[in-house]
Amino acid sequence: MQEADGTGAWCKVTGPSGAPFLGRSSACPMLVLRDVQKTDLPGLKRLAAVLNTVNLPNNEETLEAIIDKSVKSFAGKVKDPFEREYLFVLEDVRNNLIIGTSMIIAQHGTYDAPHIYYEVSEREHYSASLERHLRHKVLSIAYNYEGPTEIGGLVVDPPYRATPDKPGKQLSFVRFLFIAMHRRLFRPRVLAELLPPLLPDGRSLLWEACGKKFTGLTYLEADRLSRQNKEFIKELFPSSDIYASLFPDRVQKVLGEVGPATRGVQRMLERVGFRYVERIDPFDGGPHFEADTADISLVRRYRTVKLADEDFELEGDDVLVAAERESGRNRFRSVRCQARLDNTVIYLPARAKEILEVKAGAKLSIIPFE
Ligand SMILES: NC(=[NH2+])NCCC[C@H](N)C(=O)O
Repeated sequence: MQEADGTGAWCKVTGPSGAPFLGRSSACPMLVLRDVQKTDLPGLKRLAAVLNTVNLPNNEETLEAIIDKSVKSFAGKVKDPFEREYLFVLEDVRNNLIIGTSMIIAQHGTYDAPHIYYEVSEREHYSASLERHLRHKVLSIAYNYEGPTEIGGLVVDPPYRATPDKPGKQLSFVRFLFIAMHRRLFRPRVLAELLPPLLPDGRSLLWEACGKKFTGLTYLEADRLSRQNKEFIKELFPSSDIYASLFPDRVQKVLGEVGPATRGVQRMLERVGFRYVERIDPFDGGPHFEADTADISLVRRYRTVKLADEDFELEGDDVLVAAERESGRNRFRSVRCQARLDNTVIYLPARAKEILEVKAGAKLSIIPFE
């Protein structure tokens, strides 16, 4: 699962015709973040047909399986919390269009399906007789069987990208809000696998130089296959260290590099506390960013509050607010809006309360949206 598909979830689209004008978005919200439901299949198919990414493949059975797993996860019907996978959707409440998704995988890396990566290290060689001192980058394949929580699957419908509502940021932040609300269900580390620069036709320079030679597969085939099957990686990839110095310069350059469409994601993650951990994707060289869950700024700033009776329709604090339900098809709803906070009491615009479907006295969860 990689974050931002190079489809530019965060890239600036300067007013394409048909881009929805969302106006003073946070004062009068129109978007709801919620758990995916079975009835969202057509909406997700529409989005997948536009984007057809690996995160959201344009394939009915795969989408059904992703939805099913998520519905069971939100409902607590997957017994082991670390086997849960949550899919959030962002819906435009004016026309019920699903305009984006994001995911949390409670644990990436299990006994059945380890998390696989290249550890990047430096090795020095020195010859006294030649007075030659060389430093090499070395890639060592490594496996994690009790891996971190992973965030990924961020996609946004192109006409909505870079609009004032900041749908990409909402979809990204909602995961930290949910993790903060349910710390025991998640691991003490969070991982984001970022996409590296790829060739215009979608191939990977590292894959062409390395993975392809050991598997006989194309990058796309291997990438798709690896969602279900990790065995082939373990069996076919060289188990010994690889000196990156053997690769052409242009291949060495992409190791640990972030692709142009993913730089916005990288900056956002760094702002909330993520760092590059000297680990890269064994297929394409995309860097792994991680943070201690407890240290993520949004998790630290998470609070629970009680909803006040009076409406609040002024400029206040920009927040992401969530409400949860114990039963039913829809367990989680969240909205970005302007709010006034008074200790443990929150005042919300009438529209936000409608979208959240909550009444005065409700217990709500918040993180800042800044
Ligand atoms: N781009 C890829 N599909 N890389 C291979 C899989 C790597 C990933 N960390 C995993 O263990 O599942």
